[in-house]
Amino acid sequence: MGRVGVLLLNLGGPDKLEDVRPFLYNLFSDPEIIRLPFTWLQKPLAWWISSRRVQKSQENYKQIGGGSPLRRITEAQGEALREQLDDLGQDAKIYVGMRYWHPYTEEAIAKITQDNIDRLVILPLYPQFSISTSGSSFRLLDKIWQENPKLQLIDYTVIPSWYKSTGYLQAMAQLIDQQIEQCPNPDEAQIFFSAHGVPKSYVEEAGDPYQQEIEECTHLIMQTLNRPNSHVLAYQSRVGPVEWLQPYTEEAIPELGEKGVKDLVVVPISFVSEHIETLQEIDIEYRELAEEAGIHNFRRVPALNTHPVFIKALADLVLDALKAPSLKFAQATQWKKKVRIYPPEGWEWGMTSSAEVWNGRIAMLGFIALIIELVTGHGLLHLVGLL
Ligand SMILES: C=CC1=C(C)c2cc3[nH]c(cc4nc(cc5[nH]c(cc1n2)c(C)c5CCC(=O)O)C(CCC(=O)O)=C4C)c(C)c3C=C
Ligand SMILES: [Fe+2]
Ligand SMILES: [Fe+2]
Repeated sequence: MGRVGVLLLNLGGPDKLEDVRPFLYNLFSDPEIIRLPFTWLQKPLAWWISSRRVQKSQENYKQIGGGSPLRRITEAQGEALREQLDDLGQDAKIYVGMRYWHPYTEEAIAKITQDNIDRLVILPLYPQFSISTSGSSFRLLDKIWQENPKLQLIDYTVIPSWYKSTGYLQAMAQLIDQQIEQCPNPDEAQIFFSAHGVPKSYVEEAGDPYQQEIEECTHLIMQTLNRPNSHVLAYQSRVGPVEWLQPYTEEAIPELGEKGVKDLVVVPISFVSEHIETLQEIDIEYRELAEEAGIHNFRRVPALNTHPVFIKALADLVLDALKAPSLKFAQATQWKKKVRIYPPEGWEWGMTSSAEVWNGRIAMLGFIALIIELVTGHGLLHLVGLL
């Protein structure tokens, strides 16, 4: 089989407070995070939004010790996976490639070429697929591959999403069960799945399968858990003015309080490591909201991190991928999307959906330009000149 490598993909997070602004700039420079009609607008807008957001974001990172734990946890997951594969008789080198912070995807690829890897399994640490997460990393990798003939010699395969993995479902069920058992009346505890949100247009216009995969995932976890508790699903961490997937977590929690719920078990569902949105948003902000609404027993299910059942599940995914026919980047993304091409490629005249999308974008652009001018005292063109 030759030398085997596993590339773990993740989002990345600022290691310290000074990193927050450039991290946010990288994030908002990604066209899979903010979709714009004109590519030239991407970087000035990323600069503007990251400058506006940096203070609030830094305040949040201060509350969790001044930086994201994501690098440390992802590296620990990588080491645990290497040991597990070794126990199962598979020698493999593990690489971590983050999308918006160190170690960047490009750094991981440089190591992979140095190590002369022959077979590579690309495993995103997101159980469900979204255009904004795994999709964005696949698109970047596709570009890196096309630019480097040496990479084209590597026999690689992609795992687009894996929320159906039995070991993953079992590990989630175990962690949820432990929290439920600590409630005064375990069967009365309300289970609350909180997924990271995405703009509604991702699902409805761009064909992102994310919402459907999240919903299916919660059903599978409930089946595996096999308890009578009732459960709800809501979406957290909305950013910006557009509509995101609903219901919003910050609205759903007080509603449950009004209905008399006293014991709430919150399950973060879209991410397998502790990060700012579990440690700050859920543990601090949402806990406060719950208490104000009379929910005094607020429990948060810990992230999987290096849970042994979860690490075994990752190892099984890798072994299965090595046996199966390989899946390429373009196949992985096309196959996932519900076929619609976005942005609409050709211009169609008349009151078509394409025209509506473009009219909306042009109106948004005018609006953004106006705001930029009001806030900075300079026009957009001046801002472009700044970069
Ligand atoms: C599956 C998980 C995630 C999805 C889907 C996702 C989409 C998404 N995110 C933003 C904007 C921000 N995300 C930020 C941090 C962040 N996002 C995820 C995961 C998903 N994002 C994680 C794990 C993290 C935290 C990393 C860490 O440091 O621990 C941030 C920065 C933090 C902040 O300022 O609040 C922003 C901004 C958008 C716009 C989006 C979909 C389009
Ligand atoms: Fe995010
Ligand atoms: Fe957030």
